[in-house]
Amino acid sequence: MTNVAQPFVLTLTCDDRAGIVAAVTSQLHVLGANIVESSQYWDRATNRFFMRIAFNPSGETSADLIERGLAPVLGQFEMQGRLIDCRKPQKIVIMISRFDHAFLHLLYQIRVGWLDAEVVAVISNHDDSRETAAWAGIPYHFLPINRENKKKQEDRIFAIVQETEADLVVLARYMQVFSDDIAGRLFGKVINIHHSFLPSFKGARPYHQAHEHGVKLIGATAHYVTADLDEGPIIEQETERVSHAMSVEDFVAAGRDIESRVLARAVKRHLEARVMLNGRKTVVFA
Ligand SMILES: Nc1nc2c(c(=O)[nH]1)N[C@@H](CN(C=O)c1ccc(C(=O)N[C@@H](CCC(=O)O)C(=O)O)cc1)CN2
Repeated sequence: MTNVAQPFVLTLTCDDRAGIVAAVTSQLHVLGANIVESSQYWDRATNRFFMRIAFNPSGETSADLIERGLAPVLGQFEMQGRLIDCRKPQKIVIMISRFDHAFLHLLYQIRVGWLDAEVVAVISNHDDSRETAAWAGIPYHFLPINRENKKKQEDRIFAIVQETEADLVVLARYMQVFSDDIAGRLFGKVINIHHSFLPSFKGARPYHQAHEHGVKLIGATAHYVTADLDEGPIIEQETERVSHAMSVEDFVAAGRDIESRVLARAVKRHLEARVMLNGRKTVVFA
């Protein structure tokens, strides 16, 4: 299924000044583009300007022609720009450990057409989901990790991402910490679902941590992966009320649905180029 609603998306960021929107939209008009959605945000604290424009090209205008036509405007405002051709599904690699609820939810959302993506590989440090991947017709890479082989296995992960030309890596409850090296090499291309309402309860066993603290809300957070565990720029979050009468197992059960929804929304927004990095934060044009 292709995303015909918004064939091309242009994202821009630069220091704010007058005339940016006029210059960009005028040049797109000159290039024959018909704008279907436009969002912008000025971060007062940093004076950074962010813009997302979705448009239909005229006739057989190529991405190269658009990029060449926009280059003078991007140079004039010293913009960092990115042009995404959304006419074909983007490729994702999904990484999992034992819990597969978020993984299965992604497959379902792709099957029903809500998520416009192609899963080009599943990578896991456990063999539990091999049959699920085979049923879905997706190549499965079983890469168990330990202290001794971590570098070799992470090089294999990186190679799979490169060989499949994946646009995004999704950690769907993948429970191994990425080394600083691969986290840096893939920065901005890896989304993780953490099973807590960050910044509370980073690290392992967040539901146990939350239960120990007697919280009245649990949650899930989708964020970009960085070297600092569960500290990456937040993309999407959701919470749900819990009570004193609930066990940790009740927290885990309630959390499964939240984690699945939050991760799927974050992946969708990333693939539609609605998420822009803003320092340690993000701008999300919902
Ligand atoms: N460099 C990063 N790597 C990973 C991140 C991240 O933000 N930065 N997110 C995690 C996912 N995660 C929580 O969401 C998480 C995964 C693993 C652990 C952890 O302590 N793992 C232990 C081993 C656990 C096991 O194998 O049973 C460990 O690796 O020592 C905490 C949080 C994914 N990676």
